[in-house]
Amino acid sequence: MAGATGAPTDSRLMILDVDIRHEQGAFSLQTRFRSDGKLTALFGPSGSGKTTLVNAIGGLVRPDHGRIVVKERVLVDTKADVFVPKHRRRIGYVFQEARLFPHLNVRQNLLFGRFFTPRRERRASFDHVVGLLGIGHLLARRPSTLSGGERQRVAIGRALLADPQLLLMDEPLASLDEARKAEIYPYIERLRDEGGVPIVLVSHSVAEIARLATSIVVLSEGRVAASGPAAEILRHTSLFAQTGLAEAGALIEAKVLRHEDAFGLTVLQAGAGLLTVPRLERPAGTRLRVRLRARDIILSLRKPEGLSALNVLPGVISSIEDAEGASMDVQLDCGGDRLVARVTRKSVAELGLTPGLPIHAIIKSIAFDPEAVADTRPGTM
Ligand SMILES: Nc1ncnc2c1ncn2[C@@H]1O[C@H](COP(=O)(O)OP(=O)(O)OP(=O)(O)O)[C@@H](O)[C@H]1O
Repeated sequence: MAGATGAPTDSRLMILDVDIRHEQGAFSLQTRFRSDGKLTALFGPSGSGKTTLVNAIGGLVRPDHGRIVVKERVLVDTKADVFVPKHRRRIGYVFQEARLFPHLNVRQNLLFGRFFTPRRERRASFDHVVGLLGIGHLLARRPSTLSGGERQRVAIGRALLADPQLLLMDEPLASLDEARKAEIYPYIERLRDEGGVPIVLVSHSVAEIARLATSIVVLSEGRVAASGPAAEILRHTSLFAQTGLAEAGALIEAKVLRHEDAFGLTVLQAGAGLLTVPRLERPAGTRLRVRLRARDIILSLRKPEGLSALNVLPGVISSIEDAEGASMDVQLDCGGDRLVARVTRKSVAELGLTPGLPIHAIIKSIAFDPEAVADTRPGTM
């Protein structure tokens, strides 16, 4: 289990170091975590304190006690009486609603973003940001003529052009339907991989954080329930018991090996072995982030035969954890890929499952839905 402090895995620059206490009416926020991730997701049920935490990082909430350090710059230190006001923090905000100026066109809205940044500190190139977000064809339009997804892309562009040290996104996709969300995910992925600005994303959706996050902080009733690399956190399904349990599971990296056109299939190479999925329109060699949900994995003591499932991976049980109710999480090591299967307590007993036991993981190919697969680059998991 990842520790509450989410210790960094290498000497990369620490993006966020938060250790605060704050009372807000009857609610008490007491959070301590560190993250070196390019995209840190703050996840938790409604009322768990995500927005309060984001507001404390952004300077909209002044914590009663503690420290907030962003990229080694101390923004809050109550003991030393440090509180950098929000306009000096160099932090960009993107909210659920785009909040663009209705009387300005897209270009003017974007340029407004850099208005408050001193000229010598302006590094983000207008053309680069416009290209990254795919909004070049919208520059002359007014916000009222844009779709919700386009508006959010402009809002992200405006925030980026202010040259922030950190971009805070508080449920930026919550007001969009699934189709609009799917349209905007690739832009957030590009931003994460090529934008050069670390992102903190508040989200309710496990599918969303599984696709986008490199680090995850799980909040529960104002406390950090767990924090660490996304692939590590998502494997502990009970952390997602209240919301999105069905979506929790393993994240692994795979490469497109070949297409089997006659069957409409694509074969991926993962550390664990070959995975066959419905045809993906990506060229051979493309690296993908693949999500294997814990509920979609069945365990077998012997190599199964005469089975319609295409994906059977050999592995070894690394640990078994209690999960909700009658379930247990069986953590697996399949050729270096860490998988997790959610099985009943009864199956664990009847099959004699125990750490060290060789096992076969049968993956229902349905687990590879298009939303579960996203292009990735080395080092983004
Ligand atoms: N100004 C305030 N005064 C008193 N209590 C507040 C105030 N603002 C928020 N709260 C309470 O603090 C708690 C945390 O709220 P917060 O908005 O941070 O949660 P959240 O995780 O972002 O929730 P959601 O997902 O619903 O947006 C809630 O119980 C909320 O009612």
